[in-house]
Amino acid sequence: MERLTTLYIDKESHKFSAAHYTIFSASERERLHGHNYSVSARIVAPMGDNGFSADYNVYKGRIKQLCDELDEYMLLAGESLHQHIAEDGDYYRVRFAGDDMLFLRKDTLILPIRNATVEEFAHYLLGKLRTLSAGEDLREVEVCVASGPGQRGGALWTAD
Ligand SMILES: Nc1nc2c(c(=O)[nH]1)N=C([C@H](O)[C@H](O)COP(=O)(O)OP(=O)(O)OP(=O)(O)O)CN2
Repeated sequence: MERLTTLYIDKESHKFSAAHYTIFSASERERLHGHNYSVSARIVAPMGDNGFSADYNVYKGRIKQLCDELDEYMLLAGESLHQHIAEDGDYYRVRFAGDDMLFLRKDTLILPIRNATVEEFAHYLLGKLRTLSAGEDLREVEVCVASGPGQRGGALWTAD
């Protein structure tokens, strides 16, 4: 029977600081604020004959790269049903519930997510990590994003 193993990657250095607001409904959102988000991962892979599965250093490097890509940005949910984002010179103009908010484009990332929540960040990062790991024999990958101690959301991929 094939033996599987689980790698847990939970490094203190896997973090990004970002500004966001959560949207609760068409008319309700949080005020703009920031978090020091931390990212962890769980990877299930086949165990090799020599007691080694997948090199966790490889995944550490990828997760760090993904965190660095989000660090010190304003993160906007590009697929929210409740806000409209338009380019306006050096700014993004975001219309939500009758309010217009302007964010410097160079400080802002529009992500393909429906809300700027930990669960959507986790889903986004899981997709990016899977792309970076294409062709590798992994059976399950879970990415968790925490907005602070004791509160996190995860996204899970399982091989068919
Ligand atoms: N399902 C989710 N719910 C909430 C999310 C989320 O990402 N997914 N995010 C938030 C807030 O953005 C964020 O947590 C701020 O909440 P708040 O409790 O006000 O402040 P802290 O994170 O600092 O937590 P403390 O317990 O107050 O330290 C809300 N919901």
